[in-house]
Amino acid sequence: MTQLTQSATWQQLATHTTALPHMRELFENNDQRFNAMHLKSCGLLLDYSKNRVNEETLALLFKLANEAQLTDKITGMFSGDIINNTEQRAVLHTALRSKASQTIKAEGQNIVPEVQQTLAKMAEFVEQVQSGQWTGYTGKAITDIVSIGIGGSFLGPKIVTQALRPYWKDLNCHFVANVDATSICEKLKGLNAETTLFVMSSKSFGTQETLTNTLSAKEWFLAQGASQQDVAKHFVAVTSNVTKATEFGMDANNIFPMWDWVGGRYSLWSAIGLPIALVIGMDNFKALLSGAFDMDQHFQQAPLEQNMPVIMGMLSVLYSNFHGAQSHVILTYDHYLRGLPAYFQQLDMESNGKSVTLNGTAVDYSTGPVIWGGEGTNGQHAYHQLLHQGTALIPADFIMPLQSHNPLGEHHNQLASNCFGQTQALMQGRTYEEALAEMSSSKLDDTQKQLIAKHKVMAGNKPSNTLLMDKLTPQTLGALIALYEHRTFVQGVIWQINSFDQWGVELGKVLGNDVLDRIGADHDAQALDCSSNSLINLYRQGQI
Ligand SMILES: O=P(O)(O)OC[C@H]1O[C@H](O)[C@H](O)[C@@H](O)[C@@H]1O
Repeated sequence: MTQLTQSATWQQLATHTTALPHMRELFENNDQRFNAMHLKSCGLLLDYSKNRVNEETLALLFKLANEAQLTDKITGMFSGDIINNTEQRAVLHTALRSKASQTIKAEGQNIVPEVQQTLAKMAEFVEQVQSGQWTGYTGKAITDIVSIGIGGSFLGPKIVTQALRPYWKDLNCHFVANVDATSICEKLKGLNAETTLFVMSSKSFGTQETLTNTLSAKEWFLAQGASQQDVAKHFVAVTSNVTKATEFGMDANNIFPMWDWVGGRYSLWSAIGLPIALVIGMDNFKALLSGAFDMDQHFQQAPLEQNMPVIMGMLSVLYSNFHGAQSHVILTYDHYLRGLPAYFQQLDMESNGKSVTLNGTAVDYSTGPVIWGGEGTNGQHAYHQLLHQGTALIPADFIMPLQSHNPLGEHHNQLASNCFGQTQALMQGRTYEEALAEMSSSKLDDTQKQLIAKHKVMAGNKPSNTLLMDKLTPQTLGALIALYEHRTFVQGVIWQINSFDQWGVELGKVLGNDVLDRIGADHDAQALDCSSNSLINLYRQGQI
């Protein structure tokens, strides 16, 4: 056993959680439960009262957090300690939303000035493109942005841009990530090369998908009648590898920097967010940063007991390690936020999908659960069935703005009532007696009623958090995303893992390149396992 699972607090939690009454009872016995178990900060309200906790559970969870020296770990991250120990890197995405007056050091250097310079460079560029001053090779203003990147250099900008649709100015934005040619071919259909600007985002400038898509975009661009000299007007890059970007044909002035101390999945706040800024404007982009900054302050300053990311992180630990939960669902009751579950999936699963602790010891407890989800109310007509009556325990986060950007008739009232109704149903469930009583006026005979009642029973006691905001704005979205970033960090601290490397992803890339060589070789594959050899050779034949 590891020290963690041997600890008295861990053992106490294991015993305590089995003895807790049903949530229905917890609510019946305490009409102040909501008051005691909600908090407001940074424009967000978290109601965590519908969780399998009482005061003692929470006290034990905070004790566990203290024993993990969470407060010191938070300070360490914000101060630039080398907490990504396998890559020997600081983790300073929080510096990207810091104030100009702050001093934050990575490897002894204050990095705030370069962050501010990059923001200024982005502001200038955004202004030029949005105003029409930046023109394409035939002198026309830009109308469409095509962002090319993958992973962290794709999903954040895409989801944020999608979420902030009401704040779009005059430019259209498209995203290409997959190396499947269908993605780029479909995107380029209907675009005009004279008015299209490609933003190539790759921290390394070495990711296969992004390089291939950018080369195809360049070929398409040249095939439309443009020349090599025109490339600089239509292709800009965000990268930490300036040499490779200039070799590609980009003007050094149009390369926006990235740094080693920003992890891909935490990078939307950097120049990787350029497509966001181009679409919503720099003021709105800065409001996004400001919302995240507020959450950073809250995370650093609020006591653990009133700290939103800490509470959410510790609740996730509770379900993963003491209730056997293998997954966690994110349910956004807002169409603009429909992409958020995928973004939080990348954030959390690439961060906490780990099996050894920082010092290499195998863990003997669950780490990152599977994160998934979708938008409400759609899911209610599909997978919510399993949430309510399946055998797996799946804690849920419901996220909803109180005011809609599209107030129309009864729509928002209905949306809200569904959201709240679901959390209620998950919590209270339905007993056999209640199910039977509901059928009192039915014409069915007693045997049939009893059978159906058994099928209608819902155990309830299913945990959920509800996160509300007044309205979805750049500011509240920034706070919301930073909340989940820090929640991920909190879990990683308890589990003593490195949430900031991704060696599993790296191996896939290496093997992918090896297979590519074998596909292009002048002989059939023989050296691999028989399944891989056969698949490669079938592909070489082009038919099954
Ligand atoms: O920005 P790039 O260097 O092109 O990397 C793109 C992505 O590559 C990998 O898949 C990493 O696991 C991601 O974290 C990263 O965001």
